[in-house]
Amino acid sequence: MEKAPCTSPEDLLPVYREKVVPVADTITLNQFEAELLTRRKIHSQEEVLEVMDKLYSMGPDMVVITSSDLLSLRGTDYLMALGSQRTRTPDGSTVTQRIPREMHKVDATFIGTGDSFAAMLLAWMHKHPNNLKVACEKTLSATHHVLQRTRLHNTGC
Ligand SMILES: Nc1ncnc2c1ncn2[C@@H]1O[C@H](COP(=O)(O)OP(=O)(O)O)[C@@H](O)[C@H]1O
Ligand SMILES: Cc1ncc(COP(=O)(O)O)c(C=O)c1O
Repeated sequence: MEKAPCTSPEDLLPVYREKVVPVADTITLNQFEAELLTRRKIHSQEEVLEVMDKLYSMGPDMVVITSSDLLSLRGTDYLMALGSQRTRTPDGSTVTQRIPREMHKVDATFIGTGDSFAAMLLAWMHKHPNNLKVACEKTLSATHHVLQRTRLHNTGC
């Protein structure tokens, strides 16, 4: 999970908030990025849902928090990802599907996992256009295999 300092200049934040997010159908971001965009800190599972609601109010219909280290009920060896999709019913109300998944932390630091996650999610959403659950699960599984193999390649264990 990316932490400060940001890889993007902070003065681009208003551009993301005001120009980019409102025209996005889907956003994938980690906990830190979600906090920056919404100007809210996440300390609990309730707060992550509030932040996701705020992100929905900014425009997208699909929000995927790629990782959070606070929220796993299984302890500090786990990361949580949370896929979520909002659909409008014919009567005008909204229904939100949430897909929380926990994954075992791989003991290494990786760069580019967020980008590769987003690319794989796009590919799996194309294959499973009506099934975010399957798309998220396949993305997480493939990501985990890539990271384990990367670690094995670099450390031999
Ligand atoms: N140390 C790790 N152990 C296990 N999975 C990881 C680890 N780092 C990243 N991932 C996986 O990569 C995905 C994207 O990584 P994340 O850290 O959220 O993105 P970013 O690179 O944008 O900070 C996560 O959903 C998770 O599946
Ligand atoms: C300078 C820099 N570092 C790291 C990354 C990778 O980011 P992430 O780990 O969030 O995929 C990027 C992605 O474009 C980058 O430009």
